[in-house]
Amino acid sequence: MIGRLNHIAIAVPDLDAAAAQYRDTLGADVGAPVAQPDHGVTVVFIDLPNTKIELLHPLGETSPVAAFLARSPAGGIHHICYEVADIEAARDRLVTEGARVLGDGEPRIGAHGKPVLFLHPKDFNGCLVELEEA
Ligand SMILES: CC[C@H](C(=O)O)C(=O)SCCNC(=O)CCNC(=O)[C@H](O)C(C)(C)COP(=O)(O)OP(=O)(O)OC[C@H]1O[C@@H](n2cnc3c(N)ncnc32)[C@H](O)[C@@H]1OP(=O)(O)O
Ligand SMILES: [Co+2]
Repeated sequence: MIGRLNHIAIAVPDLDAAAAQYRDTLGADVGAPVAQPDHGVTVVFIDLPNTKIELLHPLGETSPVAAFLARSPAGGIHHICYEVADIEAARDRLVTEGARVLGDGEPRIGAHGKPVLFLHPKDFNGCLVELEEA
Protein backbone atom coordinates (compact mmCIF):
# COMPACT_ATOMS: atom_id res chain seq x y z
CA MET A 1 0.00 0.00 0.00
CA ILE A 2 2.54 2.72 0.93
CA GLY A 3 4.82 3.73 -1.92
CA ARG A 4 7.53 6.36 -2.25
CA LEU A 5 8.77 8.45 0.65
CA ASN A 6 7.35 11.85 -0.31
CA HIS A 7 8.92 13.90 2.48
CA ILE A 8 10.34 14.00 5.96
CA ALA A 9 9.09 16.96 8.01
CA ILE A 10 11.13 18.84 10.59
CA ALA A 11 9.48 21.28 13.01
CA VAL A 12 11.77 24.29 13.48
CA PRO A 13 11.70 27.21 15.95
CA ASP A 14 13.09 29.64 13.34
CA LEU A 15 12.00 28.94 9.76
CA ASP A 16 14.23 31.53 8.08
CA ALA A 17 17.31 30.35 9.99
CA ALA A 18 16.62 26.69 9.18
CA ALA A 19 16.02 27.47 5.49
CA ALA A 20 19.26 29.50 5.33
CA GLN A 21 21.18 26.67 6.99
CA TYR A 22 19.92 24.13 4.42
CA ARG A 23 20.63 26.59 1.58
CA ASP A 24 23.99 27.98 2.70
CA THR A 25 25.53 25.38 5.00
CA LEU A 26 24.13 22.25 3.37
CA GLY A 27 23.97 23.63 -0.18
CA ALA A 28 20.44 22.38 -0.75
CA ASP A 29 17.73 23.53 -3.18
CA VAL A 30 15.45 25.44 -0.81
CA GLY A 31 12.03 26.76 -1.77
CA ALA A 32 10.25 29.87 -0.48
CA PRO A 33 8.11 29.82 2.66
CA VAL A 34 4.46 29.04 1.93
CA ALA A 35 1.71 29.75 4.46
CA GLN A 36 -0.74 26.87 4.87
CA PRO A 37 -3.36 28.39 7.19
CA ASP A 38 -5.73 25.44 6.83
CA HIS A 39 -3.05 23.26 8.39
CA GLY A 40 -1.74 25.83 10.89
CA VAL A 41 1.78 25.88 9.47
CA THR A 42 4.18 27.75 7.26
CA VAL A 43 6.26 25.30 5.21
CA VAL A 44 9.53 25.41 3.29
CA PHE A 45 10.23 22.47 0.96
CA ILE A 46 13.77 21.36 0.19
CA ASP A 47 14.18 19.21 -2.91
CA LEU A 48 16.63 16.32 -2.63
CA PRO A 49 17.53 13.86 -5.40
CA ASN A 50 15.40 11.10 -3.85
CA THR A 51 12.82 12.85 -1.62
CA LYS A 52 11.97 16.18 0.06
CA ILE A 53 12.46 17.79 3.42
CA GLU A 54 9.56 19.86 4.75
CA LEU A 55 10.51 22.51 7.29
CA LEU A 56 7.47 23.38 9.45
CA HIS A 57 6.77 26.36 11.67
CA PRO A 58 3.53 27.14 13.56
CA LEU A 59 1.02 29.50 11.92
CA GLY A 60 -1.93 30.78 13.93
CA GLU A 61 -3.23 30.07 17.40
CA THR A 62 -4.26 26.46 16.87
CA SER A 63 -1.20 25.11 15.10
CA PRO A 64 -0.62 21.39 15.76
CA VAL A 65 3.12 22.09 15.51
CA ALA A 66 3.07 24.58 18.41
CA ALA A 67 2.52 21.82 20.99
CA PHE A 68 5.34 19.80 19.40
CA LEU A 69 7.77 22.74 19.69
CA ALA A 70 6.62 23.39 23.26
CA ARG A 71 7.76 19.84 24.05
CA SER A 72 10.89 20.12 21.89
CA PRO A 73 11.92 23.81 21.72
CA ALA A 74 14.98 23.11 19.56
CA GLY A 75 12.76 21.38 16.98
CA GLY A 76 12.88 17.85 15.67
CA ILE A 77 11.60 15.35 13.15
CA HIS A 78 7.83 15.84 13.11
CA HIS A 79 6.43 13.35 10.58
CA ILE A 80 7.12 11.09 7.64
CA CYS A 81 4.97 11.27 4.51
CA TYR A 82 4.41 8.19 2.35
CA GLU A 83 2.63 8.22 -1.00
CA VAL A 84 -0.41 6.02 -1.63
CA ALA A 85 -2.28 5.43 -4.89
CA ASP A 86 -5.77 5.73 -3.40
CA ILE A 87 -5.98 7.60 -0.09
CA GLU A 88 -9.58 6.67 0.71
CA ALA A 89 -8.91 2.99 0.09
CA ALA A 90 -5.79 3.30 2.27
CA ARG A 91 -7.81 5.00 5.02
CA ASP A 92 -10.52 2.38 4.95
CA ARG A 93 -7.95 -0.42 5.16
CA LEU A 94 -6.14 1.29 8.05
CA VAL A 95 -9.38 1.87 9.97
CA THR A 96 -10.33 -1.78 9.44
CA GLU A 97 -6.99 -2.75 10.92
CA GLY A 98 -7.53 -0.53 13.95
CA ALA A 99 -5.27 2.42 13.15
CA ARG A 100 -6.40 5.87 14.27
CA VAL A 101 -6.84 8.35 11.41
CA LEU A 102 -6.51 11.87 12.82
CA GLY A 103 -9.04 14.68 12.46
CA ASP A 104 -12.43 13.75 11.05
CA GLY A 105 -10.92 10.99 8.92
CA GLU A 106 -11.55 12.87 5.70
CA PRO A 107 -8.58 13.63 3.42
CA ARG A 108 -7.65 17.32 3.16
CA ILE A 109 -5.61 19.05 0.48
CA GLY A 110 -1.98 19.29 1.56
CA ALA A 111 1.07 21.28 0.51
CA HIS A 112 1.30 19.64 -2.91
CA GLY A 113 -2.38 20.14 -3.79
CA LYS A 114 -3.03 16.45 -3.17
CA PRO A 115 -5.26 14.83 -0.51
CA VAL A 116 -3.48 13.97 2.73
CA LEU A 117 -4.30 12.15 5.98
CA PHE A 118 -2.43 11.70 9.24
CA LEU A 119 -2.15 8.55 11.39
CA HIS A 120 -1.66 8.65 15.13
CA PRO A 121 2.01 8.37 16.16
CA LYS A 122 1.19 5.97 18.96
CA ASP A 123 -0.04 3.45 16.39
CA PHE A 124 3.17 3.63 14.33
CA ASN A 125 6.08 3.23 16.71
CA GLY A 126 5.98 6.81 17.95
CA CYS A 127 6.10 8.24 14.43
CA LEU A 128 3.46 10.60 13.06
CA VAL A 129 2.65 9.27 9.58
CA GLU A 130 1.22 11.38 6.78
CA LEU A 131 -0.23 9.76 3.67
CA GLU A 132 -0.40 11.75 0.42
CA GLU A 133 -2.25 10.53 -2.64
CA ALA A 134 0.29 10.28 -5.48
C1 LIG B 1 0.37 21.73 4.53
C2 LIG B 1 0.23 20.34 5.02
C3 LIG B 1 1.57 19.69 5.22
C4 LIG B 1 1.79 18.65 4.11
O1 LIG B 1 2.86 18.00 4.11
O2 LIG B 1 0.90 18.54 3.22
C5 LIG B 1 1.74 19.07 6.58
O3 LIG B 1 2.46 18.13 6.77
S1 LIG B 1 0.84 19.81 7.85
C6 LIG B 1 1.65 19.15 9.36
C7 LIG B 1 0.96 19.63 10.58
N1 LIG B 1 -0.29 18.93 10.80
C8 LIG B 1 -0.37 17.87 11.64
O4 LIG B 1 0.58 17.48 12.28
C9 LIG B 1 -1.73 17.21 11.73
C10 LIG B 1 -1.66 15.91 12.53
N2 LIG B 1 -1.20 16.15 13.89
C11 LIG B 1 -2.06 16.08 14.97
O5 LIG B 1 -3.25 15.81 14.85
C12 LIG B 1 -1.44 16.31 16.34
O6 LIG B 1 -0.22 17.01 16.18
C13 LIG B 1 -1.16 14.98 17.12
C14 LIG B 1 -2.49 14.29 17.44
C15 LIG B 1 -0.27 14.06 16.31
C16 LIG B 1 -0.44 15.32 18.41
O7 LIG B 1 -1.22 16.22 19.15
P1 LIG B 1 -0.56 16.97 20.42
O8 LIG B 1 0.70 17.67 20.00
O9 LIG B 1 -1.64 17.76 21.05
O10 LIG B 1 -0.04 15.87 21.38
P2 LIG B 1 -0.85 14.76 22.16
O11 LIG B 1 -0.79 15.04 23.61
O12 LIG B 1 -2.20 14.46 21.55
O13 LIG B 1 0.14 13.55 21.81
C17 LIG B 1 -0.16 12.23 22.10
C18 LIG B 1 1.17 11.51 22.11
O14 LIG B 1 1.77 11.60 20.81
C19 LIG B 1 3.06 12.21 20.92
N3 LIG B 1 3.27 13.03 19.74
C20 LIG B 1 2.67 14.19 19.44
N4 LIG B 1 3.11 14.67 18.26
C21 LIG B 1 4.02 13.77 17.82
C22 LIG B 1 4.86 13.68 16.66
N5 LIG B 1 4.84 14.64 15.71
N6 LIG B 1 5.68 12.62 16.53
C23 LIG B 1 5.71 11.66 17.49
N7 LIG B 1 4.96 11.66 18.63
C24 LIG B 1 4.13 12.72 18.77
C25 LIG B 1 3.03 13.02 22.20
O15 LIG B 1 4.34 13.18 22.68
C26 LIG B 1 2.18 12.12 23.07
O16 LIG B 1 2.98 11.06 23.51
P3 LIG B 1 3.02 10.69 25.08
O17 LIG B 1 3.98 9.57 25.18
O18 LIG B 1 1.57 10.34 25.40
O19 LIG B 1 3.45 11.96 25.78
CO1 LIG C 1 3.85 16.95 5.60
